[in-house]
Amino acid sequence: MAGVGLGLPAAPERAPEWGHDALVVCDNLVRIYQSEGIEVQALQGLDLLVHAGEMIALVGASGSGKSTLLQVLAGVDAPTAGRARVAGHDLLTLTRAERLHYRRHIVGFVRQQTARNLVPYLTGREVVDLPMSIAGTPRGERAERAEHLLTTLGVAHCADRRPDQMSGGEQQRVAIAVALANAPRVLLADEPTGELDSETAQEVFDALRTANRDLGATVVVVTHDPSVSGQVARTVAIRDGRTSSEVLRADGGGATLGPAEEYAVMDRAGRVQVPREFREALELTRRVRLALTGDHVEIRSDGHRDAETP
Ligand SMILES: Nc1ncnc2c1ncn2[C@@H]1O[C@H](COP(=O)(O)OP(=O)(O)OP(=O)(O)O)[C@@H](O)[C@H]1O
Repeated sequence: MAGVGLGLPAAPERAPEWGHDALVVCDNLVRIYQSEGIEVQALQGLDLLVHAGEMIALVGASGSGKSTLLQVLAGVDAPTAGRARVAGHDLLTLTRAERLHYRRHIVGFVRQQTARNLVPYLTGREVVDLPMSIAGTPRGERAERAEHLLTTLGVAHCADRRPDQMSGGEQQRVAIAVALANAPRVLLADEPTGELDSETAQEVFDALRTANRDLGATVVVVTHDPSVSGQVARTVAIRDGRTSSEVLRADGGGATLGPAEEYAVMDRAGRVQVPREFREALELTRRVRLALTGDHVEIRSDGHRDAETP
């Protein structure tokens, strides 16, 4: 406004930053591991946006980079390059103290190994109390929240049991309560149903959904289990350290989801991976013709021009 009064030209409007309205932003994220002189590119320029309130599944072949991504988002592992921001926290520039705060308050984490999520000698109530106690939450508030979480996640009966007195599914639901103790914005779960039979896996998945719908956490769950990825509105596939495709299902409310529609992911430079079966069916190789036709883009074979050119 002052500029107008002084007769100065208005500053040009800047386009909002990519992902400015997302809770989780991964932009061209790279993580390179060096082991014994060999470089492994676990993440190779991964783009991903997750909005507040979403619950998404991450799927992909073994070694595609899913766990690496989750470790980065958990603030456990630092990316090599790119941008990673969660709830306004830039994960590349966190100081030690900020990282501690981030891991305590902004994200919660549930691992596959049920036993590793809990403490063998603590009861359900005590283990949910622990992160709140470390964070300095007053005793009365802690007791109330632990009770609320255990009840909402269907494991109130585990309040006085130690892990060896709980089933695998109960251990995982208590672990979800622990991860949510300090009311994080994001709940990350790495194969949380990997060690469980299908009925128990469903109970754990339902607890994750409760965390998302009733307890306000945005949920990112890595899974190999098609019955889990089939129950979320958005499944993101990772291939070779990048997001490659997404399956979206319209959320019909309640437990019902609409039919799945698969989408290819276009990166910020406009690159799209054409599935191998499409490439092979039309012999799409090095060069293709692109045409903008009304509301879609056509990709055609180059017609083997290389072979014809003298
Ligand atoms: N600490 C590490 N040091 C060296 N290489 C690593 C390290 N962690 C992961 N990698 C490598 O990075 C790549 C991605 O691994 P990551 O564990 O993220 O894959 P993933 O998709 O989670 O696989 P899985 O489904 O088997 O758990 C793999 O090639 C893996 O060997």
